[in-house]
Amino acid sequence: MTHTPNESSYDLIVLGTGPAGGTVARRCARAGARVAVIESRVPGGTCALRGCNPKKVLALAAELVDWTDIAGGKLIASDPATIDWNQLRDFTSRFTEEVPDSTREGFAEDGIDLFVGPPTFLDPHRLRVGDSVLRGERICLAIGAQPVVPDLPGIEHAVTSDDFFDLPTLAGKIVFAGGGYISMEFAHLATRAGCEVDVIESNPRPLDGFEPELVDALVERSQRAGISFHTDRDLKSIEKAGERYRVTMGTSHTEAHDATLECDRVVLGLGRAVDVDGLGIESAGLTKDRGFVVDDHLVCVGTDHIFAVGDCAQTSMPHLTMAANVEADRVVAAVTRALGLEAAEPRLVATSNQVPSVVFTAPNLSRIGLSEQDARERYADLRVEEGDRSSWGTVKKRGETHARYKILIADDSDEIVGAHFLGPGASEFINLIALAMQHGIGASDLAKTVFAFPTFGTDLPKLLR
Ligand SMILES: Cc1cc2nc3c(=O)[nH]c(=O)nc-3n(C[C@H](O)[C@H](O)[C@H](O)COP(=O)(O)OP(=O)(O)OC[C@H]3O[C@@H](n4cnc5c(N)ncnc54)[C@H](O)[C@@H]3O)c2cc1C
Ligand SMILES: NC(=O)c1ccc[n+]([C@@H]2O[C@H](COP(=O)([O-])OP(=O)(O)OC[C@H]3O[C@@H](n4cnc5c(N)ncnc54)[C@H](O)[C@@H]3O)[C@@H](O)[C@H]2O)c1
Repeated sequence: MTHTPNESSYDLIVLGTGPAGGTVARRCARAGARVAVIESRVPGGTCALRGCNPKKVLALAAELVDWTDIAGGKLIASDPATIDWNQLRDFTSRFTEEVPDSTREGFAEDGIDLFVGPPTFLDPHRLRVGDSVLRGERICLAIGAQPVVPDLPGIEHAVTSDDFFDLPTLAGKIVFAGGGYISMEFAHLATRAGCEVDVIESNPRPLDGFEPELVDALVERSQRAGISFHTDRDLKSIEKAGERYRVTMGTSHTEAHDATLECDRVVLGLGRAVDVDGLGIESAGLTKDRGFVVDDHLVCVGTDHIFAVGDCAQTSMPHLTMAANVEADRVVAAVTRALGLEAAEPRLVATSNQVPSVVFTAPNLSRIGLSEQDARERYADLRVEEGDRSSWGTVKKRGETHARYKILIADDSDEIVGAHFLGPGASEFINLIALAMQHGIGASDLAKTVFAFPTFGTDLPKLLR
C-alpha cells in the first residue's frame, strides 16, 4: 500500500452529515471505529438546516393561523391571527443557527475527524478533500439529494426550498412549481401569511402517491384557504416583467394551450436529485441511476466496501428522515461487524411499507403502507374501512370541515396493509398504525384498544370496526 505524505487512514469515511451520515459516523465511532466525515457544505444536513425541522416551525405558524381562522367566533373571538414573516423567519433560524456547532461538537465528542469541503475519489479507497488525502477501509456515501432545477428559460429567477427559509419578504403573489410535499407545505404557509398563491403541477392532482380522494379533499380545503391549482400543467419558462415575473405553463400533452401567470416570486418544488458533480464516482467504480445503485445490504454495486444510505441510495425506502435512520442503522451493523468490532445492532427496524409520512399542510395529510390500488392488486380479501370524519365531535370541536380516512386490511390475516388520513389527528393516527404494522398488531386488536378520552386516539378503534 503506498501512502502520500499527508494521507490519513480510517476504518470508515462517511460523506455527508445529515441524519444518515451522522448516524453511521457517530454509532460506528462509539463502537470503536476510527472515523472521518467529509461534508461539502455547512455541517448538519438537510433535515436540520433546510428541511424537516425549520419547515415544522413554519408549518406550526400556518396551523396556528388556520386554527384561529376556523375556530374564530367559536373557540375564540373572531379576530384573525397574522404572520409577521421577519419575526417567524428569525425565530425559525434560532433552531438552525446552533446546528453546525452542535454537529461539530458531537463529532468531536465521539473522536471523529471532520473535513469540510468537496471531496473527490482518487481510487475506490481514497478521497481528496482540500489538501488532505483520506484512505478508508470502508466508505459510506450519505450525500442526500439537492432540489431539482430544470434547464428552462429564466429558471435563474426562481428560488428553491433551500432559499425559502431566508426570503427577505413573504408577500405578494407566489407561484409554486410542482405540487409535491415541499410546494404544498410552503403554499399552506404562504396563503396563511396573506400571499396570493398558485401551484402548478404536471399530474392531474398534487401529492402523487397519496390517496386520490383524500388529496381531492385537501385540494378543496386548500382552495378555500386561498390556493389556486393549475394541474396537468408544466412549468415552461419564467421571464422578468418589470419588477415581477411572468410564468408560462404548458400542458403535459400539447403546447396548444400555454397559459401565463404574473407573480412576485417563483418557488421550485420539482423534486430532489442526487448530485455527484466533482465526486469522481468513476474512479471508485460506482454506478448511479436515480441514486447510487446498491444491493440488498446497501453495498454499492461494483464495490464491496462502499455503502450508500439515505436519500442518495436507490432503494424502495421513501426519502424521509426516519427512513434514512433505518438504513443508517443497517449500515452501522454491517460496518461494525466487518471491522471485527462488537456489532452495533439496528435500533430502528422498518420496511419501506412501514415508514409513515405526514404532509404538514393545515390540515395534515398522512399515509403509511400501500395505496388502495396497490393493495387491491395484492390482496383478494382486502377490506377497506373509509369515510368522512368531518361530523365527528373531535373534528367539529376544532371547527375543521375536512377530515377523511381510509384503512386497508387484509381480512384473512387481519393485517393492516395501508392507512391514510386527512384532518385533525392525521399525524397521531399514522403513528398508532405504524406501531401496529411494525409490531404485528392486527386490526381487530387495535379496534379493542383503549386510549385516553377525549383524544384523537379514541377515534381510531371506531374507524376499524
Ligand atoms: C424543505 C424540506 C422539508 C422536509 N421535510 C421533511 C419532513 O417533515 N419529514 C421527513 O421525514 N423528511 C423531510 N424532508 C426530507 C429529509 O430532509 C431527507 O429525507 C433527509 O434529510 C435525508 O437524510 P440524508 O442524511 O440522506 O441526506 P441529507 O440530510 O440531505 O444530508 C446529506 C448531506 O451530505 C452533504 N453532501 C452533499 N454532497 C456531498 C458531497 N459530495 N460530499 C460530502 N457531503 C455532501 C450535504 O451538504 C448534506 O449535509 C424534507 C426535505 C426538505 C428539502
Ligand atoms: N413532510 C415531509 O415528509 C416532506 C416534506 C418536504 C419534502 N420531503 C421529501 O423531499 C422530497 C422532495 O420534495 P418535492 O416536493 O420537491 O418533490 P415531490 O417529488 O414530492 O414533488 C414534485 C412534484 O413536482 C411535479 N413536477 C415535476 N416537474 C414539474 C414541472 N416541470 N412542472 C410542474 N410540476 C412538475 C411532480 O409531478 C411532483 O408532483 C419529497 O419527495 C420527500 O421525499 C418530505
